[in-house]
Amino acid sequence: MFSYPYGERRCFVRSWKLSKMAQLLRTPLLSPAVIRSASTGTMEVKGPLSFWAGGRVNPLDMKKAEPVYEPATGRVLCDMVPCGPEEVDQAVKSAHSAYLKWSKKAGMERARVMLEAARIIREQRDEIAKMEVINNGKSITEAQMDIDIAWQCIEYYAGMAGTLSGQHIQLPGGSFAYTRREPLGVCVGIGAWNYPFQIAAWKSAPALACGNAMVFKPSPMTPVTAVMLAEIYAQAGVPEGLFNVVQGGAETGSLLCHHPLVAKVSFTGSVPTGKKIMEMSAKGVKPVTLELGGKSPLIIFKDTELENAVNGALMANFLSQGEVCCNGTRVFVQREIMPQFLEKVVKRTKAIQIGDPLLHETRMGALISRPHLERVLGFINQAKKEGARVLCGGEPFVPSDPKLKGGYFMSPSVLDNCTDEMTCVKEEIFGPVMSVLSFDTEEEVIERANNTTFGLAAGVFTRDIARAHRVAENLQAGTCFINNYNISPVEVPFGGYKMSGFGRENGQVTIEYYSQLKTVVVEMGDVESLF
Ligand SMILES: NC(=O)C1=CN([C@@H]2O[C@H](COP(=O)(O)OP(=O)(O)OC[C@H]3O[C@@H](n4cnc5c(N)ncnc54)[C@H](O)[C@@H]3O)[C@@H](O)[C@H]2O)C=CC1
Repeated sequence: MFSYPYGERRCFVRSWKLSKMAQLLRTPLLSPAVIRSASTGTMEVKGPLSFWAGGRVNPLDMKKAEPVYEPATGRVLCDMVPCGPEEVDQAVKSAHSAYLKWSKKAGMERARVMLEAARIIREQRDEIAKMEVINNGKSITEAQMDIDIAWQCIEYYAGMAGTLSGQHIQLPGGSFAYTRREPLGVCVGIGAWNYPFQIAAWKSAPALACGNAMVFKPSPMTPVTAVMLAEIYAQAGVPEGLFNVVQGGAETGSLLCHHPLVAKVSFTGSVPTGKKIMEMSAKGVKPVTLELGGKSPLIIFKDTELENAVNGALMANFLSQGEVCCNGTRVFVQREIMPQFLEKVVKRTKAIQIGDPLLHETRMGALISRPHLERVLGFINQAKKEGARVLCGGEPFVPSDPKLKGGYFMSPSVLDNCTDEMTCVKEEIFGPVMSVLSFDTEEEVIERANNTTFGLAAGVFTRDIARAHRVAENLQAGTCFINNYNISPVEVPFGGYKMSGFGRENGQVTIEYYSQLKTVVVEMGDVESLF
């Protein structure tokens, strides 16, 4: 019997108007030509930003629309319309029906589709990066790196999809057992605003490789690029509904966590929200992955190659305007080299070019929002009150280009004279603020470095190989960098200790967080009964 694929059959029964509309919602949100011709301050994004059942969808209540700003200019970029209970239910159900098809495919079949998605991202890398810049404010050079890491992640897990396998266990009398690595079902991804596209890729790639479907909710401040990823997965040939995007804030996120068809929640964001996600998921006994905040230490010993340590400290503090969870914002410098270190690091920090994030020479763009900028500047004021010395930056920055006057820029700052008790040393600032502290001995610095509730990352610079590994062993952090900082290849697991969360993203181990093990026990003889 001949049957039409589901999508086509639906079009047959629709009126012309509806099918025309469906076609419209299946055309990309933004054409590459439109993106290529855009510059800072000119882009307007119109049309639905949510996506399920294979197309873009407008939520029911358009009156709830919230403005989304372009950080570099402060102008409105688009409207974000939050999804309510009905839309969340539709998105989850569409994910569930796609999961039933996708999970039955062989790993190699899934791999082929994922490789195609990775290829399309690679091809459209510059356009996606440009949209990321316009929505997030980071520099184009960094955004391009983010998109490269996103397609690499999908490529990496595509490679793993065909390798997923179980174990065979021999039992007495010819009986045996085997294990099957099976998907969980519908996984939810909830993202922060600092790496919008990359977070969506880091969560969806291992989920899809294992045979799951995903409903992803980006931050309401950066709603634009996740839907581009949804369009790319659709173009690559995933079943309709396999990767969906629902827009919204806390309310929408909470609806997702509580939905009975959701099997797992993977969250990137702040510690207070992470606790709520865990509480909500606990009610349905759903496993969670939590990628939360940090206040990571970077330890620089006096025997270090100073130029590398300075480069490491800059990379540890100023990527993405300092809005990076694993940043090494407590920079411990051994007392003997403090003057040389400060001189070099301040000189380099003052030279960072701030401005239009779409220009290739720009090294620092705009912070995510006006309230966040004010919060970061508030930390600097508080630091001054508590006795820290501002060696450079820490001021609002107004670029000379008139179109950037309303942007959320600030000059990157180095704080000296810091002590462990200061607010700037204890709390996550999530802005371009480096706090420098001096230390004398290895034992002392390890104790001080670990004296925090966070444990996301840590770094050590030294030429002494034994010391480097000893310090790494004793630091309480999910990732320890030796003689570098903030490099995150997709082959390497990433995640936190202590209140920085649990579970891992990237690397082989993440397969375990998106799958479950079934044991099948096979009797080859007669059943012996005790009764
Ligand atoms: N460890 C990591 O990988 C990263 C951690 N972060 C952390 O995220 C924070 C900044 O990001 P924000 O977006 O401001 O964090 P946030 O915790 O306010 O929000 C993160 C996401 O959770 C959603 N959300 C908020 N309340 C919710 C609720 N009650 N139920 C369900 N979802 C909810 C938001 O809409 C957003 O999508 C920083 O403090 C940083 O520490 C950010 C990036 C990476």
